[in-house]
Amino acid sequence: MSHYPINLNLTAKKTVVIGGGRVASRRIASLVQANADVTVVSPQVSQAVYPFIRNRQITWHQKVFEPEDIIDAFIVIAATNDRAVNRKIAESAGSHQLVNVASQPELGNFEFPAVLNRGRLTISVSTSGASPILARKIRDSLSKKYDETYDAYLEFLFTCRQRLKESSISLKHKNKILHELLDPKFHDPRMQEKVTAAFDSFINQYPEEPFA
Ligand SMILES: C[C@@]1(CC(=O)O)C2=NC(=C\c3[nH]c(c(CCC(=O)O)c3CC(=O)O)Cc3[nH]c(c(CC(=O)O)c3CCC(=O)O)/C=C3\N/C(=C\2)[C@@H](CCC(=O)O)[C@]3(C)CC(=O)O)/[C@H]1CCC(=O)O
Ligand SMILES: NC(=O)c1ccc[n+]([C@@H]2O[C@H](COP(=O)([O-])OP(=O)(O)OC[C@H]3O[C@@H](n4cnc5c(N)ncnc54)[C@H](O)[C@@H]3O)[C@@H](O)[C@H]2O)c1
Repeated sequence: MSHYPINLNLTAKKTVVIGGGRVASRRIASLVQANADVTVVSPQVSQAVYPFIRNRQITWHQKVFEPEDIIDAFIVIAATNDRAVNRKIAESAGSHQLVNVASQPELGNFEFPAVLNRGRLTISVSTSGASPILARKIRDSLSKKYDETYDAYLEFLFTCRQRLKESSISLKHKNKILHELLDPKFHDPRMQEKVTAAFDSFINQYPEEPFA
């Protein structure tokens, strides 16, 4: 089965994670980072989850799962170690809800990829259940090529593109500059600083071709 990838904006979206173990901790950490409104339903949670509770980044309902727990959830994640409970969670969800089932992915309607975040750059890798370890391996090898310097580089490209969008130059001229910005020399932070400090004169270095 192949999957359809999308990038969700989860800010303030209600997300219910059922279970508080190893898989749930991984989900909670990434959902908090995505600014989701996270509730965990589980009689126990692992050590890795406590800091999120203490810092009031998530809500913990210390109890076993009941169907009412997910009524108003945008995303439901069934991550208990009891396959029957995970099945019941999937069956309790409405067809409009996004549901992930850690133990039996076919009972849900979405799966988690291996993710690399570099600021505004997100690289996600999925093998559609063939080999999660291969997905992780590919992600880790890409992390060397797309290293931490991409955080600032993406921020630079974003700022330039916003400024170009606001400028009054022609679409063709904007596209030309957007392509020029991908020259490897702009990966250098000093070049990024220079361009940002004198953006108008930078644009003027690449005049629109009159007859192109
Ligand atoms: C990529 C990653 C993302 C993440 O989870 O964040 C991820 N699994 C990771 C690791 C991992 N998972 C498992 C092992 C043990 C080795 C092994 O079994 O292979 C390891 C390795 C480890 O833990 O070291 C076991 C496992 N996984 C699934 C099942 C159930 C089944 O297949 O039926 C079982 C058996 C459970 C059991 O035995 O009961 C199912 C899924 N795992 C997925 C994603 C989705 C498919 C993604 C894809 O195919 O590309 C999918 C379908 C559903 C989902 O969860 O959405 C993350 C690595 C990234 C990172 O490290 O950041
Ligand atoms: N998708 C993946 O990447 C992946 C990887 C490894 C394992 N798994 C599968 O995911 C599931 C969870 O694995 P884990 O390692 O996090 O397990 P775990 O044993 O670390 O955690 C299970 C959690 O579920 C909670 N729980 C149990 N019954 C509950 C109930 N009725 N209601 C609410 N919470 C309940 C427990 O309190 C515990 O916090 C397992 O079924 C495992 O097979 C999936």
